[in-house]
Amino acid sequence: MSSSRWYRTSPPAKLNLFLEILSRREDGFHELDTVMTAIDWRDELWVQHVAQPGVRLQVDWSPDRASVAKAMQVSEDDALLHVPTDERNLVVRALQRLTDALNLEGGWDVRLHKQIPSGAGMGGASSDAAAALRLGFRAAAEIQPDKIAGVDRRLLTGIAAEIGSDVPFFLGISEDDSSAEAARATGRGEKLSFFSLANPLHAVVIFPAASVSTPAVYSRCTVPEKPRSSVNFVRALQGMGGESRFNMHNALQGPACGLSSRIDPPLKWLSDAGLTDCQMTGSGSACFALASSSQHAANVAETLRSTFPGGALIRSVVSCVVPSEIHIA
Ligand SMILES: C[C@@](CO)(OP(=O)(O)O)[C@H](O)COP(=O)(O)OP(=O)(O)OC[C@H]1O[C@@H](n2ccc(N)nc2=O)[C@H](O)[C@@H]1O
Ligand SMILES: Nc1ncnc2c1ncn2[C@@H]1O[C@H](COP(=O)(O)OP(=O)(O)O)[C@@H](O)[C@H]1O
Repeated sequence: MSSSRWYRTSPPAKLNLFLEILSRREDGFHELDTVMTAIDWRDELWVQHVAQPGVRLQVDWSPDRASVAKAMQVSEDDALLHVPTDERNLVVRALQRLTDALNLEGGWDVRLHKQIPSGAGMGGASSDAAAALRLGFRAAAEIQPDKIAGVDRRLLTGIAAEIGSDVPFFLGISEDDSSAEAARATGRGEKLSFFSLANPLHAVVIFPAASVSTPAVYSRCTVPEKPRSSVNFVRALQGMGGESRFNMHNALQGPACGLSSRIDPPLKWLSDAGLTDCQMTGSGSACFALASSSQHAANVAETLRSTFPGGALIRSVVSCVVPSEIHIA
């Protein structure tokens, strides 16, 4: 009934290239128009189905907690490095809901190696949750196929949207079509139109060792009288706009900067490094800037790692397809 096989994947982070607030909803959420791309800054997740009910999660930092703490200039027990292992972790929540929805027997042993910082606006927890749903569904199809018969992917998208607004994005289009790197998301983020980028996007990302609360940022935002639309932005990313530069936008940047003084320095340092298209991602605190090539991004990231004042995680990244490959061992 249970399998000793481990299912593994490497959930990617995301960057919000465009984010506009359209309206405030009765349920406390905001209607958005946002454009996200997956990037190759990844966690690593292993899932194994076992006979014992429940979800047991072990979390480590990769390559190790000490080196991540050192880069961020914080102690190893700093809150920035704390990742819950109980139902507050979206991976645990995802596997619990999947088990209930499919009426599966048994439970799950799970290992998570974190690299994506939390409270960064990079969607790490959401991406881990989507990966857990994909791995759990794949394992269930093998060990209890009768429970999967007649169940389609809409079950996963439904669970994903319940767990968090950003989780459906990380499921990607489908297991069969995994070619899209980006999506325009509307509604509270769960209504998705995936598309392929005309060219890979290279960027430098700085996480300034400070987390920002997503609800706190949303509570400070205002709804513009004339919200911007991402339609032309998406066309430009698809290579159909005839524009040579992308007009990036993030309506949450102002409210987040009002909450944390740690967001302005990365923006300034990226811009001083000659990267003109730079902004915060999501509700922050990570900031990024587009570079002209992987070499350009790598060079700027290397320079900033030795010059940026204070602790930070700094990386060069490239856009990647949204659903990460699943490995079985
Ligand atoms: C801001 C964004 C942009 O991609 O990303 P992050 O910065 O979190 O990565 C998302 O909208 C975050 O999505 P996610 O982190 O999944 O948020 P949820 O768990 O669904 O909601 C957390 C809280 O954020 C606020 N919220 C979230 C989404 C939305 N469209 N409107 C909101 O007002 C609500 O206060 C909600 O209670
Ligand atoms: N798998 C997970 N990895 C990291 N943090 C998690 C996870 N599940 C839940 N959390 C909690 O979710 C919160 C936000 O994480 P995350 O989604 O990575 O942030 P954001 O996308 O807003 O930067 C953190 O407070 C963290 O404690």
